[in-house]
Amino acid sequence: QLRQNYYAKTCPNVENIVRAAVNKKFSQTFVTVPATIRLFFHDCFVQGCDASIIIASSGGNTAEKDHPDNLSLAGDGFDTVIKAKEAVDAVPSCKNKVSCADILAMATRDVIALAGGPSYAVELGRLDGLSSKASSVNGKLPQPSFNLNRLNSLFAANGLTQTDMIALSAAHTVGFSHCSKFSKRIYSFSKQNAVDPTLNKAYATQLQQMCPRNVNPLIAINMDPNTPRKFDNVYYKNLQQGKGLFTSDQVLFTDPRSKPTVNAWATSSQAFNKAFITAITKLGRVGVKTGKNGNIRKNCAAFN
Ligand code: HEM
Ligand SMILES: [Ca+2]
Ligand SMILES: [Ca+2]
Repeated sequence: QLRQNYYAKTCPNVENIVRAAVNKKFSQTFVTVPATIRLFFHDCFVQGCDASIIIASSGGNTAEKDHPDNLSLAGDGFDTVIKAKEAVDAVPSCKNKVSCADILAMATRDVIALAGGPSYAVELGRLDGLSSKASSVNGKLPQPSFNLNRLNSLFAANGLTQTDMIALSAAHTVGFSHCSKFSKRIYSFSKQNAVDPTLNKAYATQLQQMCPRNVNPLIAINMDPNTPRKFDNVYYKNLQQGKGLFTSDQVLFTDPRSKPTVNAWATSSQAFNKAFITAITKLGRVGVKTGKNGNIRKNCAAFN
């Protein structure tokens, strides 16, 4: 039921308004790019793309954003949506007409383009969800230790294929990770191997230098060691060289079921871009709320 130009009658300029707000945020910090993309993913995988992730905890309710799996979401993603919402609501005819969920979908599209990724038409018409509970996050998000079967089954539960999953994983072509998310791979992988043998040797040494044992837990490193600020298919070239940061990244190359796709997209950014647009469009359709199941929030961080 989503469609392009959903706001043609109510707020015809909405995409330009959001883009201007996102551009402004981007000029202040690049972090808006990875932070917004990841926010969209974590929103859609828990209760659908309904901005449930943006709700702040209050009173008796511990919201999704305070679940351990969401604590590393960067504040600049939330701020991007809140700033864009303010810009939309500053136009009298648009006030309280555009959902936070749709603003997040538009902002995600815009930051990807700003970082050099593919441009695409964004589908709109999502309502904002009416519930956000930390407990509902349990088991809904992938862990960096996941193998291909676990990745596939979690994505399949959201209507996404293995191909979609491989395409969406390329979001790790921008942004940061804290050392704790992969320290097992560089220090205590298994009885036989302290270092994960699927890791490129030189890259493993670099990671050990950037993430010494007992490193400050606030330290975060680039997930793409080559083009951390470009949304590109270098992600797949890195996997071919053993430079996938998480097990869940590297497994896409080591598992023979996904390797051919990695190789195809490492050689063709055109083929990757096409698959990515398909996949992120499908991601944007997950669990969309309509009718009585949602509303348009006045404040993205609180229920009306
Ligand atoms: C396939 C399974 C996935 C796993 C296991 C996974 C896991 C992670 C982890 C552990 C981090 C580092 C968080 C931190 O330490 O701060 C991260 C970062 C990130 N993830 Fe994923 N992720 C997956 C898929 C995705 C998808 C599908 C997207 C979006 C389409 C995405 C977008 C991002 C982005 C942009 C960052 C960087 C965030 C930042 O710099 O603030 N990830 N992911
Ligand atoms: Ca959600
Ligand atoms: Ca990159």
